[in-house]
Amino acid sequence: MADKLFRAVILGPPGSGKGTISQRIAQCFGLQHLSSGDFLRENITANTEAGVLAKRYIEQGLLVPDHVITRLMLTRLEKITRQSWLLDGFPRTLVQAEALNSTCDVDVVISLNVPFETLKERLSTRWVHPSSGRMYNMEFNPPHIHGIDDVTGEPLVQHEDDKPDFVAARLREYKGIAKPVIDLYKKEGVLHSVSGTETNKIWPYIYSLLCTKITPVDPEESQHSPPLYSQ
Ligand SMILES: Nc1nc2c(ncn2[C@@H]2O[C@H](COP(=O)(O)OP(=O)(O)O)[C@@H](O)[C@H]2O)c(=O)[nH]1
Ligand SMILES: Nc1ncnc2c1ncn2[C@@H]1O[C@H](COP(=O)(O)OP(=O)(O)O)[C@@H](O)[C@H]1O
Repeated sequence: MADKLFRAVILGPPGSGKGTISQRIAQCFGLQHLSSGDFLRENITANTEAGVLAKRYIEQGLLVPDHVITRLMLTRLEKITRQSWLLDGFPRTLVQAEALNSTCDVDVVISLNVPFETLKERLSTRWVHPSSGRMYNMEFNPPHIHGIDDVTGEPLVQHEDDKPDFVAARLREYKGIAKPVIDLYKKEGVLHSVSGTETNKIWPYIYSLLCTKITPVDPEESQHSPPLYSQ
């Protein structure tokens, strides 16, 4: 079980906890966590051709075109063929999921279902450190000093599209686009849906599920005190 490369995807609407849960999975199971949002932000900061293009879409609250994000992500995956990984934020559309399928088999897909009201609340209290992508929530995982990134001491900002006016539209858009992706993975028999309003309650289920597929890096530690617990 431990020797086979393991490939996982986490799906869920914005604010459902993909990034938070991915960090826990990466830490507990030693998977490489690849976040499309972080990757796009790195490209934007580095002013790459893809980054310049992506910025125009992200600033308008739009999805980056399939061919741009697919090329970025698949190129990245080609460089880590000997590592187990977890994708967060990709694939987001059926076109992206089919492109991923054409390059590899995915072992497990975790789909997070979190009620709309909870998502709205979380996104409107989400703050981010722009250059690293580190996320904070003023109740769930607040920074040590209000408005300041714990690691760099730099100011935190709120994403334009996390502001209440944008949130409802983003969540509606997610539903329509994600359904065919979820259906595809369901048909392939790799989909595991998890519902709940709190990450710390969802986490033990995800941990147990993954333990049936891959050996944890440090089972004792992971089971009794999940990392990044902050409530
Ligand atoms: N109140 C609360 N906030 C949470 C919980 N889980 C995650 N968050 C916060 O909700 C926001 C969205 O989580 P994130 O992992 O960024 O979601 P993503 O958009 O799906 O990657 C962040 O500010 C998290 O810190 C939770 O169980 N309760
Ligand atoms: N797979 C993707 N396809 C298209 N656009 C993407 C993809 N991943 C990220 N993006 C773009 O980057 C933005 C930030 O992504 P992300 O950090 O995953 O935020 P969120 O989870 O809040 O949507 C998205 O709003 C979208 O514009």
